[in-house]
Amino acid sequence: MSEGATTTANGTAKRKKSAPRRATAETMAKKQREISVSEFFAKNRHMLGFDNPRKALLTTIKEAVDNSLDACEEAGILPEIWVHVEQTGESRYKAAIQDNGPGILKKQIPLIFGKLLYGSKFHRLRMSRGQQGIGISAAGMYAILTTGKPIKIVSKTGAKKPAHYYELRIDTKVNKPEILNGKGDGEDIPPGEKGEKYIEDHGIEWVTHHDPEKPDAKPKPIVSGTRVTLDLEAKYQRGKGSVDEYLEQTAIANPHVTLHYIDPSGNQKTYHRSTDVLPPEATEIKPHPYGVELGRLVSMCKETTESSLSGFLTTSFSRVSPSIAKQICDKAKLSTRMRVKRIDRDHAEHLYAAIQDTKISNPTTDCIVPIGEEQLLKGLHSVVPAEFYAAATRPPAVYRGNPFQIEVALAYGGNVETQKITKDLLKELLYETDARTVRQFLILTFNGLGPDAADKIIKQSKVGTRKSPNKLKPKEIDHLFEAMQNVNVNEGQSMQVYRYANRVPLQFQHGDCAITKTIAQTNWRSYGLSQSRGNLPSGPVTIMVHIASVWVPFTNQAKEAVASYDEIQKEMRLALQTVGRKLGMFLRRRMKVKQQADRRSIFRRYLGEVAQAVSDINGTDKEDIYEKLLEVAKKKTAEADMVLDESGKAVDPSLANYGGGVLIVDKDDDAMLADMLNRPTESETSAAASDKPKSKQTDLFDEEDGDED
Ligand SMILES: Nc1ncnc2c1ncn2[C@@H]1O[C@H](COP(=O)(O)OP(=O)(O)OP(=O)(O)O)[C@@H](O)[C@H]1O
Repeated sequence: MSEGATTTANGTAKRKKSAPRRATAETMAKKQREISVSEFFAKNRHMLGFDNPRKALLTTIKEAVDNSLDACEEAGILPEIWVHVEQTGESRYKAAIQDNGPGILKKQIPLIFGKLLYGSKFHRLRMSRGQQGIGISAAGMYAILTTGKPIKIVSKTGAKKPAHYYELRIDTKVNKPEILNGKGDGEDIPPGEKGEKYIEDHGIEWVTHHDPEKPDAKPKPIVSGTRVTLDLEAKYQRGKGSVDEYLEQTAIANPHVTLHYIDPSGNQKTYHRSTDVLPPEATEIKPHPYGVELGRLVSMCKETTESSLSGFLTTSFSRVSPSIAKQICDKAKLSTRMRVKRIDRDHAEHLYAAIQDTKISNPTTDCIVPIGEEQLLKGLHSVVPAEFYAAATRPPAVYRGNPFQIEVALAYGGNVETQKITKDLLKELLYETDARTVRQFLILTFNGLGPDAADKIIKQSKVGTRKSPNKLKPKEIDHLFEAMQNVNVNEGQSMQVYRYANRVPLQFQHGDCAITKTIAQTNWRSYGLSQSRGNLPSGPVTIMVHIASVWVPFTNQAKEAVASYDEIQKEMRLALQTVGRKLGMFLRRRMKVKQQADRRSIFRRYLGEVAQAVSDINGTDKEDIYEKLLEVAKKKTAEADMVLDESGKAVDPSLANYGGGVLIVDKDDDAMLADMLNRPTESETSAAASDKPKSKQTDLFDEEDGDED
């Protein structure tokens, strides 16, 4: 009950005459006003991926790199991107991203970088990384809010054209750009050498030349592109969810990009493109009638320039021919010639129901461009060292009228991340981490390392579980490093999941994402992996799932997780099952090869004795018997000789056929085969040798070596 009120006998509240009302409609009206979109997102920055300084750095770079890739692909240019992250203060960083894309027109620059919800991709149905028109301006707004420094942009649209240089800030009250340099007009930089001098004199950052592809080649000048530089409050930290991880994963899914990266310690890394072929251009489509909701249908009727209903239906939607339009109109009991402007809510409702009731073919699918099985295998192989790779690209499907396509690639085997790092890097990671305990550090830093594996490492290293990672003594770091190299964590390792949407890696909100959920719901036990119900399977497996669509249904504006539409999850499940079956086949074969090799080594061990005994009983030639018995043993254990070619097929195709989309890699040239064939140990070999009739010993060894290789 509010202050200034009393209670009557029947319990109802009665206001005291003297007490003033706390608020009236009039006083409230004085405070009611429009909220600008930038004010809203400045308060709700977490919705856009700026919830903490570490994520803010990643989101900023991600937004700029995604834009660069989109712009280059749209312009048909093979992308080359430069990313430079510099530490400028204890919690301040400068992030610069430059591309060799088409550049941006002068008058567009302030709007693109200084106004939220301004872009070229929102109103079209075409596969691209960006879709909402908020990404880079939100990064700029975050930067200005946290450091007060303007966003700097250089953009150039051609060799002979001037470049434009802007220093901007966003006026969040009105969601408008404010230009700070060139007396509010930006600066024009002339082309050629004059421009290069201007850039140098004014301290403007701009990479002027491509890196030479060959050591003695002359570097070529960059004729067009865009560079954006932002000063922001941030935290740089390697490991899961880091800038480094994002760039590496971007390189996997975009084999046509060359990416130069300088990290805050000055380390330079270049991911060179592995193909000179750009992905095919995705075409733009009109909305499919099944995907349009009633409210949208009403506004489309208002916006159209067509006069007849039939004309509106055929020009506004994909897959609606005049005859389909007639069927829809007939079912809605409306004339095909009815004027669209006369369509009211009732008409629209009938029209909407008629659309759902009419058979309309699925949208065309040339609007989506999958990565493709071959590129997926190449990409994963280049970054994840493993023994077995499988990939599957599903045919396109449709959710809410939007075409989409699912792809999955899987890598099995290889070293875990804990074994891939150097001691110096471990020291740096321990120093950088926020984790409170070593256990937490291990789980948070190394992808796929589960709590069980972390416990095993800690146990072996004898570093206490509650020890703070920043406080480890040099000796303890040595022990931890040693344990990380030696402990077999394959079993305690959980599947490492790489999620992608339109070739962009998704790094946060794993649990909320349809990709993670579908993987956990898939029964991996039937493919030879261990898995507890509803969890990700364990083992040395990396899986990559890609959804390509004209409109990816993200769960939030930060584009971190894919929403769980039934149609999408079904396609994911089918793709996961395809690679799962191939993995199952590989693991079963491997097991069989191993079993047969075990049997053969047992046979070998006793063949000499058996041959001798038979010869003693019936007087036949013991060498002859040994030869024959060996022949039989080899036949019976033929699978131990199975050799797989690099596409994963058995050299004798009757033994294994994975049906394509598979890559099998020899570990250290032939160490994997040695593993698979379970080459007899030295003691087994010498035991077998001593059992053989002496005169045949050398020949037999030669022959066996030949067999096993
Ligand atoms: N490096 C660039 N080169 C050319 N055009 C660019 C570049 N960066 C941005 N743009 C243009 O600016 C627009 C706005 O970019 P922004 O990142 O704000 O949104 P978006 O990419 O359209 O969508 P999203 O918010 O989903 O990222 C883009 O649609 C594109 O037209």
